[in-house]
Amino acid sequence: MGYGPLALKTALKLAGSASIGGTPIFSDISLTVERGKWTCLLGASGVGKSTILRLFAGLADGVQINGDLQAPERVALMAQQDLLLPWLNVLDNVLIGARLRGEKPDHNKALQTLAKVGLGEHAERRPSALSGGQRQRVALVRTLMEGCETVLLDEPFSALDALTRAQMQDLAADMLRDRTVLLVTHDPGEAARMGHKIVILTRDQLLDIPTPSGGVPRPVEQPDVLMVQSRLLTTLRDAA
Ligand SMILES: Nc1ncnc2c1ncn2[C@@H]1O[C@H](COP(=O)(O)OP(=O)(O)OP(=O)(O)O)[C@@H](O)[C@H]1O
Repeated sequence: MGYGPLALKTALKLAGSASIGGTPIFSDISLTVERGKWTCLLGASGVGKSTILRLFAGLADGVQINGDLQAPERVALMAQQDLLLPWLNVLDNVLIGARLRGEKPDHNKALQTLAKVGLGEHAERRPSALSGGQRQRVALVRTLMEGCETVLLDEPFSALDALTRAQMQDLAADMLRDRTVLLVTHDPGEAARMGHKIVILTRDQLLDIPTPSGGVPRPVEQPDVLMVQSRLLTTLRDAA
């Protein structure tokens, strides 16, 4: 496993196979994530999507890679579990990254961003007093506050209702403009809206799916967004 220098346009690269304790996870894939773009990764449950994010984050203890892995030293990872600290309030959870790095926390930006996700009134609350969708939005704000060039998002909008999900997609696209984002999602509509590049991971290959036209986030009602959404669903079904 190495973190060698990356080509100018490539932010992340994984080529090869992975296994855990001798059990193969995926084999012989080649994934490149372009700098400054959104790449959406879909695939059946258990196929290895979160493992790929953990590998890029340098947090995949116990995963053996046979091949080439390249990632920058510092990335922001929003995991499936929100990992909020129960003894800190919402604001302090959002500012934890800056505090741990010994930087001056940006209270104003944190409060503004919490307000943008509809949690301006909840800054003083403990995570235990929030719903699942509210907790997920706090975790999203914490990730957005990291200011990393490369951001890994593992089903970041999965606990949200459809309207809030679309709003959070818009906010994330705005706040992460020109950054490199690798988004794991089970939602074909989300991938069709958000992906400059869309790939589906199966047991033995990585399928490249042609994307709709235009920049992201795309309008949900755009005809080729709906067509790609439908194609993704069909491909996922056929790969199952
Ligand atoms: N620590 C571990 N020890 C053993 N096996 C593991 C470990 N972590 C993950 N796995 C296995 O690795 C495979 C890939 O898991 P991973 O979480 O990457 O899948 P996923 O595609 O993200 O799934 P989901 O969509 O359900 O989140 C699964 O079969 C899982 O059981």
